[in-house]
This record gives sequence, C-alpha cells and structure tokens, in this order.
Amino acid sequence: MTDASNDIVDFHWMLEILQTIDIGLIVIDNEYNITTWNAFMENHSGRAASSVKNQPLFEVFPELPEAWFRQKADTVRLLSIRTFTTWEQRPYLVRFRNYHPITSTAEFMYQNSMLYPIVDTKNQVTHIAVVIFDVTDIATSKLALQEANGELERLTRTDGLSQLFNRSYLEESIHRELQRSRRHNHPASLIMLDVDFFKHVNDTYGHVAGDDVIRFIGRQLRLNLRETDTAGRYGGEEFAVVLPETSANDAKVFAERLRLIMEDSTMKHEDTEFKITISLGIAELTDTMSTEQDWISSADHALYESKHNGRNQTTIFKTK
Ligand SMILES: Nc1nc2c(ncn2[C@@H]2O[C@H](COP(=O)(O)OP(=O)(O)OP(=O)(O)O)[C@@H](O)[C@H]2O)c(=O)[nH]1
Repeated sequence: MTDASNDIVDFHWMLEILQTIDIGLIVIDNEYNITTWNAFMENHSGRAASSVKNQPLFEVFPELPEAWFRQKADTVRLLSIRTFTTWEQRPYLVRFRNYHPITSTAEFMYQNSMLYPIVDTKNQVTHIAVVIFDVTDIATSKLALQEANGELERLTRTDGLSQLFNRSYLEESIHRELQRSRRHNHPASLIMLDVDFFKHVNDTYGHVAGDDVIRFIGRQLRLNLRETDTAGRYGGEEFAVVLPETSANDAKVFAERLRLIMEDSTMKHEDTEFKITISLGIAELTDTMSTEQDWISSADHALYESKHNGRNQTTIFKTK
C-alpha cells in the first residue's frame, strides 16, 4: 500500500474508534460552532450529529457557563495547551441524565472534561476538541464515602442520648475557646448545669424516664443556643455550654431563660407527669484561669453554690 492509502486506512480507524469509544467528543471551531459530534454525544443528548453540525455550542448546551468556557478556550487557543476540569471542580460540563440506575443514585452524569487544541500545518489553533469522560461511578462512590466519613465523624463527637456534643469534644471546644478568647482579648463564658434531684427521678419513675429528661434538656439546649455556642453533655446529668463573646451577665440571661423553660415544663412518663428543675453555674474567663480545667472548676464551683443555696437557680462565679 502507498503512504497515502495507509493514511486513509489510519484515518478511518481513527474515525471508527472515535465513534465507538465511551468518551464524548465535540469539536468546535474558533466561533464556537460544532463541527464534530461522536456517537457518545448522540446517545446521551439524543441529538444526531447532523442536527447539531454548525450550531453554536452555547445554543446546543444552554447550561454551559459561557464566560467560564470562553476563558478556558482562550487559554487553550493562546497557549496551545490542554486544560482539564474535574467533576470535583464542576460536576458536569454538559448536563446528561445518569444512565447507571443500578450502580449509582446520581441524577446526572458526573464528568471530567478536557479541552484540546487542534492545530493546522502552520501551527495555528483552528479548532478545539472537547473531550468528556463519564466518571459517575467514581464520583458517586467517592461522595458516598465522604458522606459516611462525615457521619462517622459526627457520631464520634456526639452524645447518643442528648444528641449534644460528648465530653471529649466539649473539652476540646472549651480549650479552643479559651485560646481564642485570650488571643483576641474578648469575653467568653462557660455554663455548667445539672438536674436537681435526678437520683429521685430515676428512683421514682425509672431510668427510662430519667433518660427522657436528658433527651429533653438536649433538645431545649439545641433550640435555644446561638450558632456560635457549643453545648455538650459533660457527665451523667451534667451539661456544659461554651458561649463565645459573652460576658457572665449576658450568659445569665441565657441561663435563666433555660432554667425557666425547665421549671415551666412538665415531663411525662407513661401515665405519670412530673416536674424537674435545673441548677446552673457561670464562669466568665479571667486571667487567673490558666487552663480549661480552671475554667471548668470555676463554673462547677458556681453550680455547687446554686445547689447549696436551694437549687433551681443560677450563680455567677466570683474570684475572691
Ligand atoms: N437515667 C439516667 N440517669 C443517669 C444518667 N447518668 C447519671 N444518672 C443518674 O443521675 C443521678 C445523679 O445523682 P446525684 O449525683 O446524687 O445528684 P442529684 O440526685 O441530681 O442531686 P443534686 O444534683 O444534688 O440535685 C444518679 O442516680 C445517676 O445514676 C443517665 O444517662 N441516665
């Protein structure tokens, strides 16, 4: 065979490959009109190559962000280089329905895409090849893994009963807030609170009723906190709340609101109704507290005073 006929055979092979590979190929000219569109594109868009030929790319795909795409294409043209976009940067270049109904729950096809310069004999970029890879399976399994890891992380810092943070996460938060507040010289307060006569609740109504009380306090704390506050279960029936940017007097407003909510609520267990109250202690961070343990002990000290003075009240820690 002559060189010319070899070239033609090669060319036909190439065309055959382009039609059958499971990769999308669009070729556009410098005016963004479509010149080539392979079988993958036909199958997923439902449009024949003949119907999109010479059509502007942005009309065929109105979802394609034009300014962003033009900027990418300009780089390819000016520098004669390839550019690559991953599904993590942009989930898809053109929106196709996901056709893996069994292996994947995604609504659309996740895509990696590449823009590739096509040059003429004078090394001028005359066209750009847009290559689209279907990465739905990879993307959905990675997203599922991320979601599972996120849930695992949430579980390791959550107290199952109250659905608040657990003690170890709470201690980390108290430590972080101590450092942050010191660095910025801003106020911060810590509230410790404890259910009054909780042993009596357990002994009279049973542990299940006691657990319901812990759940109820968890819910009330979650409902009443600001987003920047952190609440957790410190031990059995003891809870702590970290309030950044809050003086002791401001923390007392929150503490009293919570105390009154508890006082006004009626607990129900099976057919029995009962009331509970809580005692609270507040410590605003001062220079004399050098570790988070000092801060916790100060709030605990104030809580002890509330208990000692008759319970169902809030006390602010005072340095002697
Ligand atoms: N139901 C239930 N009870 C718990 C849990 N954790 C601790 N407790 C109980 O909480 C009670 C705490 O009792 P005490 O420390 O004597 O305190 P108190 O009865 O609340 O009395 P004051 O704090 O002095 O008002 C004990 O009976 C513990 O068994 C829990 O997760 N669920």
